[in-house]
Amino acid sequence: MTNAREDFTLDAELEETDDWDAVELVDAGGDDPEEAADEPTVGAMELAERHALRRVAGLSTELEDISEVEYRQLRLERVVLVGVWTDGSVEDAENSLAELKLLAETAGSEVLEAIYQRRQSPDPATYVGRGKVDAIREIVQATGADTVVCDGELAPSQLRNLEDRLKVKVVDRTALILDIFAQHAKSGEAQAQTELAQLQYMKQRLRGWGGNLSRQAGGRVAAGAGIGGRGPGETKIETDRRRINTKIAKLNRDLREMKKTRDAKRSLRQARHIPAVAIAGYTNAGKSSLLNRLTDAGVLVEDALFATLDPTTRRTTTADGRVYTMSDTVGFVRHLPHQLVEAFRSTLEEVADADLILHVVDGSHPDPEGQLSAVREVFAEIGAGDVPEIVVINKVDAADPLVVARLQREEPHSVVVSARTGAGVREALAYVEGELPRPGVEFKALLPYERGDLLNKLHQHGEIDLLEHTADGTLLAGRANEDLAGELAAYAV
Ligand SMILES: Nc1nc2c(ncn2[C@@H]2O[C@H](COP(=O)(O)OP(=O)(O)OP(=O)(O)O)[C@@H](O)[C@H]2O)c(=O)[nH]1
Ligand SMILES: [Mg+2]
Repeated sequence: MTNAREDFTLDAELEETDDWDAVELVDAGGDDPEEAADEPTVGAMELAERHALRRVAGLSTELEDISEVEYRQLRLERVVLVGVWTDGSVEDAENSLAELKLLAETAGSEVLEAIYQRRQSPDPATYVGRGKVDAIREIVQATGADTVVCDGELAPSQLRNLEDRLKVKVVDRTALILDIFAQHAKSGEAQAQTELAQLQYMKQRLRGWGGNLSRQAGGRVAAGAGIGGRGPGETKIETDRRRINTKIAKLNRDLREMKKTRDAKRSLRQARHIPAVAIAGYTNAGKSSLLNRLTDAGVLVEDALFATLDPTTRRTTTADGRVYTMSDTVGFVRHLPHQLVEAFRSTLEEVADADLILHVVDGSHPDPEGQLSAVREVFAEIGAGDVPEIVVINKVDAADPLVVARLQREEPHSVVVSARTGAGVREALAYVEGELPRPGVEFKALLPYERGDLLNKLHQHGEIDLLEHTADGTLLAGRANEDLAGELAAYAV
């Protein structure tokens, strides 16, 4: 495959050449530009209304006080997706764009077209080959798109060059994911974490975006309105950078405070030796559904990417009465923006500190192995690489049995479930209970009947192998953690 022909611009040629591909994406309803240009159908209007609502909900995290910075509130409407495919199979390339489509739709936009180009590597100036930019512009004009979303993290100069030539807003995958997080963040902590990630992203792009500042920010900047305290000779970018740094410092302070609460809860749990199970995995794998199945947690389940940003922890018990906790966590995605991993580090610590990870994977996804390895990359990055892991192959009701069998072969420590139908859930629970850390100290004691409190604790946190009511008290043998074993020592036999 060569990339020699970079100079065509005509649609007709576009059809013929073999290094362009328009991706057939599932759920093509509304993707037809002809149809979209007409009166919107009732369905499309409802969709538009829903999206409008979603965007309003996201306003709270907009960075109003840094209004002059070139942070683009995405407000994506009608988008064209553009990818560069460097290695892997055609399927990989198409899966990647199909995922980008889901991400764009989650952010509230309508995807009109998806195209990718085979190249050795992205063009340093324009991401796609320079000659392809005109072809993209024609597609943009023909479809009436207002935004182009590129499937990668682009350099500021690449974004700027593309915008100059395409005459529409150009954003990258990272900005898209950040925007989804901003829309979904509910708790103060998730909002602060997301905002921090956005600011880090912005900060790296200040220079690049400064170049076409006046065009993008419009009259406001041109008129010199906005920031008051600009010092003599100071450039706007410096002012912006300083404001961003101040804001970042404040967010870091706030987050440290919030982390204290989280740490306090965790150390309480650790002091009591309560085992912790973390449910983690790719976004939309069914983590929240599984937590609900396993513990009746009532956590939000949505067919949307990154529905969960705030981890929920539920206390639950094993069949034999031992207490442990189970937490839902933020979903992962391929190339999860580094800024987000950093910002969500304290949330992700829950995964690293867990005694056991339930790694949920969607068995009905076209590339479950790709998802497993993307998630494991993040595990390694957050220091969770050594935590024991059970792979939960979910959505067996919708998955191809051959794929499920293949996954079971590849992942010996796995269970197959459907969080939707409940199939396999009991077996999964039994597996989890068997893998929970066992209390470390063996004991044998004769507990007087007035120590019902201690017996209660043993039921919750210990393992009882023998329990006999005698004339002198309860004869017990089993395993307990150090603290409990210490309390029992007085009654040892
Ligand atoms: N067919 C099928 N669908 C499922 C199953 N489990 C979950 N789903 C669906 O998958 C979608 C995502 O489920 P969630 O539980 O929200 O997934 P999640 O992993 O928590 O997703 P995020 O929080 O967005 O990362 C929802 O539409 C669920 O109804 C299953 O066993 N079978
Ligand atoms: Mg969830």
